[in-house]
Amino acid sequence: MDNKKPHGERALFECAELILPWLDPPELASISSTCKTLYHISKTITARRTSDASRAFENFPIPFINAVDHQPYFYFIYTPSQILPSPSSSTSPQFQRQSWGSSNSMVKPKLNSSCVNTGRPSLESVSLGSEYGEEGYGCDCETCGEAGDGGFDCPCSRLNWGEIMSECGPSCRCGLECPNRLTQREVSVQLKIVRDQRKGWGVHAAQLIRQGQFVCEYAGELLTTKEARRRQHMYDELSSGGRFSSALLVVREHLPSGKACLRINIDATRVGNVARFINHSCDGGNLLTMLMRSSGALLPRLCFFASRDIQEDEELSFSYGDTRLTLNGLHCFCGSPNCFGILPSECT
Ligand SMILES: C[S@@+](CC[C@H](N)C(=O)[O-])C[C@H]1O[C@@H](n2cnc3c(N)ncnc32)[C@H](O)[C@@H]1O
Repeated sequence: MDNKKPHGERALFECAELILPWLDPPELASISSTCKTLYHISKTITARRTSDASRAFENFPIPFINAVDHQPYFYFIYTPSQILPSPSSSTSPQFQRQSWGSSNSMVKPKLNSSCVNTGRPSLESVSLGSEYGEEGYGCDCETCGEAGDGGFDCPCSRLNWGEIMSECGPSCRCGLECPNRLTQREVSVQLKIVRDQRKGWGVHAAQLIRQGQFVCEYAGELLTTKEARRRQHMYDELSSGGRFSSALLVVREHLPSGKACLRINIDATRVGNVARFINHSCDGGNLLTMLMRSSGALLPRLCFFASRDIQEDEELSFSYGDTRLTLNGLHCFCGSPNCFGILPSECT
């Protein structure tokens, strides 16, 4: 900061550096037109937002790259893992704010649910982890062992059933370095979010990703089915006007009895992580989806792994399709040889 600036101007500058990162793009645009100082600070904030969609929540910055139009970044609230929406979320679309693009936004944020206006990225009104039943069962291993032919030498890994994998959880004795917590250490591959004329934003590899490597979780708000239906209806109406992309995913976990299934609704439209930008491919793309349950947790998380080696710059994709899907009429531009021409959409 420039100490030679007159006191009044310095105070305005300091105040603006604290407040402006909390504004959304329309608010930022309108305040930037009021004076030169605010114009320059807004420009810097926009540049910082463009350079890291993850707001330092992940291990590497995830930049927005746009060579097709003038959209610098897509505005949303970042959560590295799935969360419960605040009780007011269904009535107020402005329920959450998150500082994004402040001068110390390269500092890795601490996850908590308090709203501390430090200028660093943080989540407001967001409850994480243990608040949805993650306390309880956990292992007591000295070391959980390494993955081998027989899997981990840890009772948590023996909880794997069918399509669902199990990792150590919040009540286990081991820490984040435990080999049985592969999907809990943030996004560890380098990614970028690239604009496409027809598909909007999409996620591309910014390094070679090896087959089987963990890429990211699909993080967002965990909704009740009633709320998911309400939002899907609203999103369908908005999408029909064009220029709106929703990111509500419905996952069904089939229980061992085979007679029932658990429906998990993850909405990453307003609050999500980098996975909210992954586009659909009719041929299944290059990502494998796995349900991952942390020991003691009620609900599993949806995780993406590379289904084959993915070259640097290649777009990441998976199939949104499912036997229970209907067609919503949006054109598919996945470009695969067996493209159906229309995007699958959940019949909620
Ligand atoms: C989860 S979002 C993916 C990110 C989105 N492209 C964006 O710009 O925010 C899903 C939306 O992306 C677009 N999309 C995804 N895959 C597509 C494809 N293969 N062809 C055309 N549009 C696609 C559709 O608008 C869809 O509703």
